[in-house]
Amino acid sequence: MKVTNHGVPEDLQSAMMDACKELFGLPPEQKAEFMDAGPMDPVRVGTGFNSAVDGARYWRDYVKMFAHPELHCPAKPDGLRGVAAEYAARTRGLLLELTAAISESLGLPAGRIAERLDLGSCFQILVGNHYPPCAAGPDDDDGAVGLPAHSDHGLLTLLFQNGVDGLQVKHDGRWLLAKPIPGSFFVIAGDQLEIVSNGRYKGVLHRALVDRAQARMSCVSLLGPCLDAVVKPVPELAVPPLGLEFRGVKYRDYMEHQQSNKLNEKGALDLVRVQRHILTDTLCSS
Ligand SMILES: O=C(O)CCC(=O)C(=O)O
Ligand SMILES: [Fe+2]
Repeated sequence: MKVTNHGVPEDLQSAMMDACKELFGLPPEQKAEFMDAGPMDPVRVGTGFNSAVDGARYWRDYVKMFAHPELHCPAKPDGLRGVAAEYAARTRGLLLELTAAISESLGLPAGRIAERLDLGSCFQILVGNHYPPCAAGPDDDDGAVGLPAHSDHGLLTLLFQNGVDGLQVKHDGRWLLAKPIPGSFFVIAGDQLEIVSNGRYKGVLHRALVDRAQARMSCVSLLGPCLDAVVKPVPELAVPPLGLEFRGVKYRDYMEHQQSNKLNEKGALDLVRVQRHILTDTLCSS
């Protein structure tokens, strides 16, 4: 899904992307302190996804900054902190509004998901992605991939891109291009939304391809529950004969698990999915 007329100024979107671009262009020594960071460190600069587990397989530079409840940000480039603070605040407001609308779309009061996930003390991350051009493009057998198929670990993600194609979304078994539209955001449902909605919303499988000739960039603002919240389906969405599709999980543990392992499509959700067929098989064979 995409949102337009969302109230986040286009200038602010561009300023955020420009600040990330400047950061990627800094000499390595100015980013070194963030380059050994682990998945739960508040600022992380790196290449690929998680080079500790997947080497340098993916053609991507990234910066990840925890932005709420407290903004963590590299000191350089100079303008980054101010832009990131405003961008985080504006996109967080929009993400919370979207969450209320999603809650209503499920037949729940607007504030139900926020209340269930303690979004009064929500967690937010900003991510800047840069995919340099790569001559071995997506049509080659061993062509470079920017980021492989995955769903996001949070509740909802807002994403915008520079004008270069590359984001794809899996729909009905096919990869569809999510064309960059100036000023708009793509809204991507994440794994916590799948859990809290008891599977009514699905964490969207997406990936990023690289371009042969042009650098691609994207900026992500991800909203999650409070890190200490235990995320479980809203009971109203699991009334009999529906069962619970997921068991509860602390968001911090889920995020750490997803971020510390190889990206494996939606594999992380299996950690918390109720495996009904196993129960049935066991009952039938006993
Ligand atoms: O660059 C893109 O379009 C996708 C980025 C993404 O999926 C992510 O950062 O989680
Ligand atoms: Fe993603």
